[in-house]
Amino acid sequence: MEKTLPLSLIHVNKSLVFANRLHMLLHFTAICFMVYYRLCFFLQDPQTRGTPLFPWLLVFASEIILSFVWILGQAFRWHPISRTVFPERLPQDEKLPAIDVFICTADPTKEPTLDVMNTLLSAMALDYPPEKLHVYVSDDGGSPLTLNAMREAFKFARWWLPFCIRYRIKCRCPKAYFSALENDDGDLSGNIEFIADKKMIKDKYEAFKEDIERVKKDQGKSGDTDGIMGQNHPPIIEVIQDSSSSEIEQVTLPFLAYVSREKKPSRPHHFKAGALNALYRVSAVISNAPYILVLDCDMFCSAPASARQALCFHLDPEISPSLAFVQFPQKYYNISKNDIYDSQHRSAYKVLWQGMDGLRGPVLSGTGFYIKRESLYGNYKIKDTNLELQQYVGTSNEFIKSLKQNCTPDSVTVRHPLPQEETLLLASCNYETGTKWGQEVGFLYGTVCEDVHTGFILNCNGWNSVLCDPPQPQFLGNGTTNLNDLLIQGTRWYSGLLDIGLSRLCPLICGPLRMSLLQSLCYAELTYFPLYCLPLWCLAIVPQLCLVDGIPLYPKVSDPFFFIFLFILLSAFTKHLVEVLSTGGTFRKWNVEQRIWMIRSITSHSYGCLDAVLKKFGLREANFLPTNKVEDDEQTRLYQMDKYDFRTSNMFLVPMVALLIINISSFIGGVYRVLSVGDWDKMFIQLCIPAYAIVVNYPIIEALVIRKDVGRIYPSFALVVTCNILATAIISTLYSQLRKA
Ligand SMILES: O=c1ccn([C@@H]2O[C@H](COP(=O)(O)OP(=O)(O)O[C@H]3O[C@H](CO)[C@@H](O)[C@H](O)[C@H]3O)[C@@H](O)[C@H]2O)c(=O)[nH]1
Ligand SMILES: [Mn+2]
Repeated sequence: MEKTLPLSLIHVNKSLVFANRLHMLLHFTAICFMVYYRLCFFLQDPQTRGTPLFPWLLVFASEIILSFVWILGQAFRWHPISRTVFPERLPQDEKLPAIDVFICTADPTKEPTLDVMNTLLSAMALDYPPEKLHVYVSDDGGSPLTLNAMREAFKFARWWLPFCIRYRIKCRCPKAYFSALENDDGDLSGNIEFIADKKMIKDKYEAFKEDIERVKKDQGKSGDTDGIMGQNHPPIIEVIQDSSSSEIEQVTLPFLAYVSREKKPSRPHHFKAGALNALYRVSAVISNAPYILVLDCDMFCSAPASARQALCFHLDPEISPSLAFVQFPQKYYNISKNDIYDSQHRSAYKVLWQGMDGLRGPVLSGTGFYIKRESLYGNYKIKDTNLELQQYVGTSNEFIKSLKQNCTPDSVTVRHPLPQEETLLLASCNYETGTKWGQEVGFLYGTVCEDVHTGFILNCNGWNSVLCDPPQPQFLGNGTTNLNDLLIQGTRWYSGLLDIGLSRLCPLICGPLRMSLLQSLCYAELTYFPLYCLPLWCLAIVPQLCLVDGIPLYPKVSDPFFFIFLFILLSAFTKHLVEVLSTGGTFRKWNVEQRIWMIRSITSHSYGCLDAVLKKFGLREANFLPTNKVEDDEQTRLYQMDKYDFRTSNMFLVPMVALLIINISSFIGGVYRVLSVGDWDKMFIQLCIPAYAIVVNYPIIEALVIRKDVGRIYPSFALVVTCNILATAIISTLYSQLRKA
């Protein structure tokens, strides 16, 4: 048989792999020496060793946790790869499979309807045969606003899609295309016909925008509140059609449906995973496409090529049989040069996912992925009788039929007429009762990080994934640009991640048995890294208090072991710096990442861990507060000037400020003591720790005492009092303890 050209290629950067492994070896050796040094302490005579046991134990435990997370993280660096795809080698359009697109939205007040519609329009305009594209929007808010906007968007699509196709527009999200930033019409800019068309389409877009605004205002007046609607409404499913289009050329548009699953306050709805599962069932009896693209409403298709790029893996006979999904990295359109909140998650999308791709594939990242429908069926195949199947996936016979349907490229068309009753049943909140939905079938429940959890279990069940990161970003999202959103989102994530880490199927136990050891270490790192908060709290307090009291916790400068500690520190910093620089960052970005890591650990990680533990003991319920996506001019201005916006609750501010107070005061006290006693060589490392914390977190000090703009930290009475209470409480409880032998 003639060998066809491959659809994709893998590249291994051999020098990177070598450098990573060499670094691992050196750093690990140094860690072993450090542990040896710490252990030797216990063999010394308690009378002569000069340092009490308790602080030594605390610092040692912190170092053990840091080293543990470091070891887990090395799995990502073991075998990173990158890939190239060749979509031009795909079969002809007639032979391509159908694709369903799922878009989730939950709350029209936090997720502007116009932005959701832009996501929708960009997905409808994907470079793919329109009759094979089916777009479904899940509206957890059950808002008439969204439904109405979709009808308008469908009308606008009649103009927008032909325009994109005729002029081969690259950016098919109207908002981005018409924004002042995006202006690469290329050689079309001299084409008179194009200019006239563009103007006409722009007017239509403006009219569409105004329409949405008008309906929103009208609804505001009539007093409809989405908050109440959002939690209590019957299922609503509507196929969007437009019959009033005699005036323009007939174009085939992708199928578009609005789905709002039933919600009752008394029934758990499982947040986004629940919404996706409802869409998954409803679409199964309508179009049942073998591949599904999932998009959050804050992420649009910035280029139309992703579908074909993803199929380069899904249609590759060698990769496809075990391939569950193709993940595109999350990238953002609104990131400033220095990315002061690290909203782009550089490390995850530029280092870690590449590393997992070289093992068994990246983790599912919630949005921007093409998943194979079959991979979410669980193991329905071993259910023999219809009754068993009904207990597994629910009572809908139409749905069960869809499981068994053989999806050939030409068998996939939209069902006419629509099985209305069946779809309403599938979107009702009782449908899942007594079935395996969320446990074995569909997107998994039990954590608000449904993406990581589902991806992990898919991997456990033998499925692989692939990272597709073409030079031109295919999806662009709206990154968080203020501290409050960042920390709230972070708290949700870390709580959800630790949920997985603490669950029965935890990566360290379940992983190695069912996937490769390295891959499970990666998952373990992701789910346990909220634990960073423990060593960070400890190292932000204990060495500092000991410094003031003259208790040495680290080897003195003349001790050979001093160089071990120095080496570990420098090696960790350098590795991080090299990774930042080699993935397009700057020295400042490195500094930002260090700072955000500290801020997050002290706040989000800590609250996340607390939340996860409370949930474990049944003292708290899971909650998914969608991130705010409404743009605020003042806040955007601060962000673009690289100024932190500290307008967040005291819950987050107090730990940051209190720890900083402890660090500054003990640094001053420490310097004073060292100058008067003259034992600086014993205390050198302990002087460096608070100094480093202060330098890295200088923006917090600046916001407290220098800045006068809205984003500064207002030293309100409540803040000052709570910070001081916390700092005093920490110092007074620990201070006496630390001196005990
Ligand atoms: O009850 C809910 C809550 C959320 N969503 C949707 O879920 C998506 C993600 O929510 P968002 O507020 O944007 O959260 P992020 O923290 O930005 O999302 C990240 O983290 C989530 C897990 O916590 C993943 O699901 C996302 O894909 C990932 O981008 C949005 O489209 C929401 O409309 C629902 O449909 N129903
Ligand atoms: Mn989001």
